[in-house]
Amino acid sequence: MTVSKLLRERVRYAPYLAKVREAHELIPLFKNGQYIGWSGFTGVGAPKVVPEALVEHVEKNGLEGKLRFNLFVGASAGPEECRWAEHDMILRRAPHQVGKPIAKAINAGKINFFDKHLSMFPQDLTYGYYSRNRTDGKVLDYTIIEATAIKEDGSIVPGPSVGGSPEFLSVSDKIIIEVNTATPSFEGLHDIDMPVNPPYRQPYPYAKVDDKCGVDSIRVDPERVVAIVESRTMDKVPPNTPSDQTSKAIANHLVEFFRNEVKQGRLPENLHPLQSGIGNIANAVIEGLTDARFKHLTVWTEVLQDSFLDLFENGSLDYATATSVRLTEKGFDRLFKNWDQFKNKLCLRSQVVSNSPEIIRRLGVIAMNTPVEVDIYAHANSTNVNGSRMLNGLGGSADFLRNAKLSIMHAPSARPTKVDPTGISSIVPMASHVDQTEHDLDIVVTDQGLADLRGLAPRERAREIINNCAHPDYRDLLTDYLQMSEHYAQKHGCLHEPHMLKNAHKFHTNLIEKGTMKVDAWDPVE
Ligand SMILES: CC(=O)SCCNC(=O)CCNC(=O)[C@H](O)C(C)(C)COP(=O)(O)OP(=O)(O)OC[C@H]1O[C@@H](n2cnc3c(N)ncnc32)[C@H](O)[C@@H]1OP(=O)(O)O
Repeated sequence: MTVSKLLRERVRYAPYLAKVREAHELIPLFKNGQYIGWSGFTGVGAPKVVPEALVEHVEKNGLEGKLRFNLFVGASAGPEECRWAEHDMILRRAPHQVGKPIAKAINAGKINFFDKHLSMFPQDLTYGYYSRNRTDGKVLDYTIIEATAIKEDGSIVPGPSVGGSPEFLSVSDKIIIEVNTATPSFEGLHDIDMPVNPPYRQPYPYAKVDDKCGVDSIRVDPERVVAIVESRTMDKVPPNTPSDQTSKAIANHLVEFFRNEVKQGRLPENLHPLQSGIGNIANAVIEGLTDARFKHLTVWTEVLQDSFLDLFENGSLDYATATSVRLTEKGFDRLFKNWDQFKNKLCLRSQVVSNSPEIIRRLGVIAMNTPVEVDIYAHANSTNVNGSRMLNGLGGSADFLRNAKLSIMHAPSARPTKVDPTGISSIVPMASHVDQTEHDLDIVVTDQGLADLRGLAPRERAREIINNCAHPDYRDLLTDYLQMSEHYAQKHGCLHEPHMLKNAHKFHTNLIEKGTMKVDAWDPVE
């Protein structure tokens, strides 16, 4: 088949040019029940053409529910995995996804989704944990990876994310490379540590955010590459919702807190490397830091969003490293227009390194993530609404929050429901699901204020959280719950972390029944 000029320029390993195929030619390779790895992390860098060709094949031949795959992606893949979910093409999925169709299929019981720390997921896959029921000894049948260039030795230069690709490729029977010629080449932006399993694994030697000792492309055995496909589809990340009064208030509380930590000598003037989660609040907090004009900030995180570009441009940020640059179209435009400026200040690593507990602890990272809810004793739920409806997954939140020097969770104090503008309180008596424990979190912050939990006993923590973070509509209710629990626990000799189990989830049951967490009264306890 003819190979386009653009593709020829990007593929510098000549033997691959004989393997160039159209996506539809690859359809016969795919069989029901196979184990497939995709590149991609937080909606960027995932393969697009082959997954879409498979969707068209399923649509045309009425194969919904008959051609299903065990699909593994470093984190969310974006619209491509939603299309697979809509066509009932996913049997099993891990470890983090984003999008209404895929969440809907998980919650309808159609997809067996399991959630795992992002730092651990790729290595556990290479250990064969997730393919232990296979009888042919394989881990992955195929990895489909998006590249922005192929080097002379056949190694793969990824695009805006590295994620779990190095590990997936190391255990993949066959490899399909989608070379994206619409996206500029990201060559030079990556520092990749190739996987080595115990007992031969060595420490990752990074002591500063800009240290590098990996390779700039992913080595593969060219014999296992069965096809090269040209992709001309760019990543499409939806625009961020602009920051509002709530997210601005959260950012202001945090900036004030950081300034005081500097004053007290617990943080240096340029803080410590920052990690920031995904979503609008995380984006707004970084915007808040831009306005605060700290100097010589650094970032050690998993995802960079648009707001980090402002931080670079106003001179606050010296260097940022992550496993993914999840930028909107405008953000990518800014990145490519100022490529020479950014390329020396930016580095993409694999997710086992960006999320490595060892490095996060060594660097003293400041971790900031958004929960679904936090309870009065500082257990937080990041994943399951009302204890059972999966949202996106744990992601890297616990990798960072367990190991950071400062572990911060930020949330609006209340969220609206159809019947009540403050129907959901982010502060609840007992979290309906726990991802981050009381032993992990240092700071909880909402638009109402900031609770500093360091060194506090559970009952002290509860008062700090209720008084500083709860929405005024819920403060009395939560205080009442705490006091009644203490009264009950005193009688029963269990005053360390008092609860009334009978009422512990009444906020949640009330929400399900009446659309608001505002309970009329607590049930009496003896
Ligand atoms: C890839 C990475 O890992 S990045 C590193 C950090 N990763 C993480 O922290 C992963 C886990 N966290 C997340 O997925 C997000 O931060 C979230 C979902 C917890 C919060 O993000 P937000 O942008 O604030 O979420 P948002 O307000 O849109 O809420 C999402 C949904 O949950 C619902 N929801 C959120 N909190 C609650 C609650 N306490 N009770 C009931 N419903 C709730 C919302 O109503 C919304 O429902 P919908 O999907 O039907 O519209």
